[in-house]
Amino acid sequence: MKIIFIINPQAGNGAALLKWHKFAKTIDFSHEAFITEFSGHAFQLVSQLAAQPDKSLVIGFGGDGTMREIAAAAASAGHLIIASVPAGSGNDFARTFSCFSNAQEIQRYIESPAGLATDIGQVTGTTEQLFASSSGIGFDAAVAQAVNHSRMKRWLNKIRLGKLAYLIFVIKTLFTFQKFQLTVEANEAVHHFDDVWLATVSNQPYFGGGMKISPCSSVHDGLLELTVVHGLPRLKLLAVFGTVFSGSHTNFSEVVQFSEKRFVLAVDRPVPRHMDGDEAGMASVKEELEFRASAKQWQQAKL
Ligand SMILES: Nc1ncnc2c1ncn2[C@@H]1O[C@H](COP(=O)(O)OP(=O)(O)OP(=O)(O)O)[C@@H](O)[C@H]1O
Repeated sequence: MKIIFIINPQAGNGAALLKWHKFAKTIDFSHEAFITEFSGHAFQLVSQLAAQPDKSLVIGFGGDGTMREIAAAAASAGHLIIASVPAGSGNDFARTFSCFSNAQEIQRYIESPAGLATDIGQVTGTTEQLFASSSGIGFDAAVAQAVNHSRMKRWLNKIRLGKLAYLIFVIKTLFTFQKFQLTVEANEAVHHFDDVWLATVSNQPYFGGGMKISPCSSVHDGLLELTVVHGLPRLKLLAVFGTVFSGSHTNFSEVVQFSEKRFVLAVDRPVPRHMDGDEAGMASVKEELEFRASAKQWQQAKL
């Protein structure tokens, strides 16, 4: 079995590359390593591996965006087994999917490797995209967009305070975000929501760096869960956020959850979108978004 590392040097606000250099010194088995040069490069590299017949263990060295690219490219490629060494900022992928924390664990795994078929989410609008953990629209995507476009993040990254940028933009966006109207089609019923803060479709429980937004999600049931947060005054949203880390936000009547094979979402104004926490443009009034568990499963390392 080939062992391939794919390292995103930008992950973890740039800390991933340093972590990789230290990690690489501890590896005592034959392997190949690729450092990504641009967004989308990990997807390209794994697509090339998928087209070759060799059985490979592909270990992503990065965060949720890196792992989305790797899992998406490995979907339907049964000869590729995927795992991660968490090196991003939020690392929600590693909270549910297989990950290694040191080279010895990898060494032990490759003595008797096995894969575990795992669901991947699919969202179809004007294009079709796959997500590993979650994808959605609204407040959280607006924060991701604001942070990525700010000069402040680059400046705070330089002094290793990148996470502070998120906190600053959560507070700023709390006062500037325009809530929207949402129509959800699920299991042949149509639901309308006003004053919506966010709608997130989850394949696994975690998003946003450890928030247990969808406590009942499983990556082995062929289902996705939709969480809609609506009708909350601005400051009460902060109170709800405080409970998301434990998963008890679901007790609020303003938090509604569905579990289905398929959802179709429509909005009344352009709303920011995210895919596994990375900004993904805008949901538009003209375009319905269809979410479903893809028929293409991927293999994660069975630990
Ligand atoms: N060389 C590169 N230059 C710029 N961007 C890159 C490069 N390589 C990968 N990327 C992009 O960087 C984005 C962010 O990476 P990733 O999500 O893994 O890290 P993170 O944001 O620190 O972690 P998390 O999502 O867990 O908070 C990914 O979407 C990926 O496409």
